[in-house]
Amino acid sequence: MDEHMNSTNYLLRLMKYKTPQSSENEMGLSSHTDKSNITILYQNQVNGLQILTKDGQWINVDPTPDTFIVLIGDSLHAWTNGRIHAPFHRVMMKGNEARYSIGLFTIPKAGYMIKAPKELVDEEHPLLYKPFSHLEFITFSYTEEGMKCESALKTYCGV
Ligand SMILES: O=C(O)CCC(=O)C(=O)O
Ligand SMILES: [Fe+2]
Repeated sequence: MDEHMNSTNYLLRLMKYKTPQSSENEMGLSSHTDKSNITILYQNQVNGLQILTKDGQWINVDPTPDTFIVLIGDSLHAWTNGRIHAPFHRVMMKGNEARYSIGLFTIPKAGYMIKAPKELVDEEHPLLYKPFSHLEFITFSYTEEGMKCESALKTYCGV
């Protein structure tokens, strides 16, 4: 537990998505996976978050007012050797109200190496990602190559 607490930073971000300028659906935030371990989201009552299911359908998230949305990010996905799915998600805006959301991202500290424990690697679950420095992975994900590939994680350290 101490090792976990000492290895994690927290980032709190407030996001504003402007009122759409037309009656069409507008992209508020393009499709991505988070680079965090875990993301906790809270929104005002303007929906827009969509999650991509494993079979390729975009579904709308329609939370009740007191709901926090929890998403798994690439870092925990890699640490669990792919046992926990990190979903692609995006924000699509429609209607005549601005959307606000707050995200709390738990992020490994600089220098922290993400390495799946040996208990999670076996014949049925071969290692999916080589051990990697989280900071270097973030740096890669913002390069031209990292931004244009479908999965920065797989390109950066996929086995
Ligand atoms: O605003 C939202 O609901 C999603 C934000 C998000 O996906 C992100 O900041 O990574
Ligand atoms: Fe996200």
